[in-house]
Amino acid sequence: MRDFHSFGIDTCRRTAGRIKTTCPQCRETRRNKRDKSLSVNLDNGKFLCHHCGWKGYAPDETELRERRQKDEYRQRMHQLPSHFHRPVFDPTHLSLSEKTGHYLVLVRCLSESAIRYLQITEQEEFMPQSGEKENCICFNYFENGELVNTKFRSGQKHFKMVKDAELIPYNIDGILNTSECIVTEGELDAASFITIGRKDTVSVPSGANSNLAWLDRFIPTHFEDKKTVYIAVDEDSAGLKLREELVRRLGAERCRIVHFGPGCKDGNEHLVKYGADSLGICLAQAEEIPLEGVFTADDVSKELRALYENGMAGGAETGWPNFDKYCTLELQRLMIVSGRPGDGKSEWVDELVIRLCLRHEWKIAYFSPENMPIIYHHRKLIEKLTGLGFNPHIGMTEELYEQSVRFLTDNVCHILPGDEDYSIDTILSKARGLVVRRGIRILVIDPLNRIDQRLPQGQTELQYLSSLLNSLSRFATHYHCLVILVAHPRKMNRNPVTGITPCVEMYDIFGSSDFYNKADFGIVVERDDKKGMVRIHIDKVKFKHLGSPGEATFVYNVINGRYSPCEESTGDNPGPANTQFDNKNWIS
Ligand SMILES: Nc1ncnc2c1ncn2[C@@H]1O[C@H](COP(=O)(O)OP(=O)(O)OP(=O)(O)O)[C@@H](O)[C@H]1O
Repeated sequence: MRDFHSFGIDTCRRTAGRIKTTCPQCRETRRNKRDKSLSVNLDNGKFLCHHCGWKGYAPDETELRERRQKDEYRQRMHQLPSHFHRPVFDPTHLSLSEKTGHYLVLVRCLSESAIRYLQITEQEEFMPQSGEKENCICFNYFENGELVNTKFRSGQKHFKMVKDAELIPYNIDGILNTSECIVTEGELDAASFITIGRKDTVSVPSGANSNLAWLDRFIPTHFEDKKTVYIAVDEDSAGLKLREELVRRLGAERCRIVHFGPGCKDGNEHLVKYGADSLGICLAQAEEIPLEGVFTADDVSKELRALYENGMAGGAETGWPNFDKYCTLELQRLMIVSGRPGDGKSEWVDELVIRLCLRHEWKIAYFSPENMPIIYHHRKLIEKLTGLGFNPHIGMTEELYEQSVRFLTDNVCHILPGDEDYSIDTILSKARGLVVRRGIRILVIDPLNRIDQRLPQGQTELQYLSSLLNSLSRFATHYHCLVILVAHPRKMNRNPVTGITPCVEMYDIFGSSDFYNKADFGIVVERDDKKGMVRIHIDKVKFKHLGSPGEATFVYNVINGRYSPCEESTGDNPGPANTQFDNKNWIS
């Protein structure tokens, strides 16, 4: 329904088609107050008065909801998060000692104007590494001109930041509304580029750490408008990882890589060795990310050498020893999970992704209409995270509740497209947005049959499923994500003699053998209520460095939804044995 009412337009109780009605703008001034001079298209929302020329557009409910959400989002973005400690800026520390001034200007070759612009200060500060007070250069992190954090750096190269203060990019105000920006790996490198006149430079706050959670808040406000982003981080192995993640988050098509030449690992070293003009040349010669889809061994030479020297590493572990023994996980892969209805596919996938998130900081996006309303799903996830039932009681304190909500806010999002547009294109386009804005690493689609099946003309269902699986694999590869697809099996008939429904196999998945063929990991969840246990069949692990087929058994805890590893005893008492219960709180 479109909101014509807020424009004062009387739609004569019609909801579709075109109508003519009186114009609320000019009606009172007209001699014939009943003249229906306003044409209204109830379908597309447009209206026009043929008398006074008043025209406009009435949005529908979805648009209104989206606008409201966008406004709320913008407002939230403008408010600095309140749960962080905010230090107070003391301008009396701005006058630097002769020694520090000498170090910054003559040793590090920074211009005085850059030092002033960045409001670098100096003070004595207790440094935990030495256990005593040391004289420090203070790199102050401002946002909207307000001090948000400070990095203290002593002469002995001890570092610390303000306790409980927010991590934000250094000099973030410098890139507001600019068309380009430079991203460096340290404050001195940022100051080097500012020295050569590029105030549009930020530094990552925590060195070559590839967890870029601090970036999320700034993507829509400070990075989305950039045409070119120069990645000017260190050229060592940690810097390469950081570079890779920055490129993934900011988009390869607009990133250019700055190289500092032989013998220089970063921007400041280059400035010191070769001077400002030469650093400017490095920027001008920054290379584009190689043409997508065309590779030579030279394009991947560093990765190839690392593989040659170190061999294939296993993938990410889940912390379930009986599962990790067979299967470890990797980004850029597609996992398909099946099992009989109600056997616990969603429950098991939830725990799997929570474990990966806790251990490897892989943030999660769900498309899971079955888990609606979202708060029911949050409840289940909080039970798994805390190991406790979801209601206020002695263990589940208010503080733990708040911590859990914060964890979910930071690490889990749900994709629920407006207008119930559940097509694969829409879901993947939202997921793409979440890779950029929130750095998600896992996309869960649970279950497949809730995706709208839109068969283009002439396409068979088999071809449709094959192309859908291709889209998911492509998404996983391109956006460095683990994609997990939950798919139901065909109808499994009970054995009329034993009354038992047979266990599902990957080839039983409804619709196509491609589910088995195209999966990198094929998992079947089997709930055995008779024995009080759950079997996880690892039916396929495509790459041998990640594992091989096998089976892991678990006991399901109905209170907190956790899966505890166990062995299967087959003697007189068939059922779980040696169960490794774990009801600890995982968040702390
Ligand atoms: N091993 C188990 N023992 C007891 N209850 C379980 C077990 N596994 C799952 N459940 C419960 O069964 C219900 C269904 O679980 P879940 O939604 O994970 O199954 P599913 O296989 O994804 O189902 P569907 O095929 O309908 O999507 C949930 O309420 C869950 O808590």
